Amino acid sequence: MPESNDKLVIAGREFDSRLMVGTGKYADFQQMVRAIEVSGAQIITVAVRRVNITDRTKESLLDHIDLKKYTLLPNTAGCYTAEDAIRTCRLAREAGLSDFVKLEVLGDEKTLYPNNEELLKAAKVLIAEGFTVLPYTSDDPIICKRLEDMGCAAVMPLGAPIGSGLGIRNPYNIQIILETVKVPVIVDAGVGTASDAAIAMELGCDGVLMNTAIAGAQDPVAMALAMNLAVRSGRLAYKAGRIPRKLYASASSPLAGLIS
Ligand SMILES: CC(=O)[C@@H](O)[C@H](O)COP(=O)(O)O
Repeated sequence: MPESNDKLVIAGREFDSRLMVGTGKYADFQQMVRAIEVSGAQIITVAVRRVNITDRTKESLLDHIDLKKYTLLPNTAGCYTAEDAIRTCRLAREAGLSDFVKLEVLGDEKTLYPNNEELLKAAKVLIAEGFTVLPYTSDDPIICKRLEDMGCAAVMPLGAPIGSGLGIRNPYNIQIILETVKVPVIVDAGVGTASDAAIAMELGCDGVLMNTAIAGAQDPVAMALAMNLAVRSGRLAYKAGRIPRKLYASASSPLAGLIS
């Protein structure tokens, strides 16, 4: 099978699935668990702020996640400064969550766009402290290159604003990022439906991270399966190599050998 030898490798760790999923916005934990299972994802991101780190006697999101089966990717959602994001990652590590972190430093509440200046500051400190940093960033090739040069294990440019479902708004930037960096490129945020995920993969992205498109769907479990298939089919199509686009027709049935 063409898929069997096609692993996603991040900082030396191998994954069969190229879909990463979030844990927010579900109706309940049962729905979340089922959707994650059906998505086939192996990497699950959780907002450190949503995990009850201090009082483990109370019910926590983590009680519902099989930590032997999934790789946890704690994220710094809700952090607006480098200082806050660094503190959150340290907390996650001290609580034994992981040192594999999705670094988010947001610019404002309306757009939830990254504050790249603060992101770079935080990434520098966290990498020096031994964290494996996967930064959520804008679809800017220059920033992605800087993040790679400072030692980030992957770059995670947004497809569109978090939760917007607008899809890949600037495929050309994603294409330039893919040509610019060697670390895995994971589209993070903005996916609305399966075709958006397939487009990201067909462009050559190494993976897609999403939450709202699955959790906010009318049937999250069915959408999780659609995303599972879309990421895999987009990847297969990318590897297979699409035909070039042409302005004019070329007959599908060859004309050579026709009886005149
Ligand atoms: C779950 C998570 O980490 C989000 O911050 C992420 O960026 C996903 O965005 P969507 O909800 O748009 O998929």
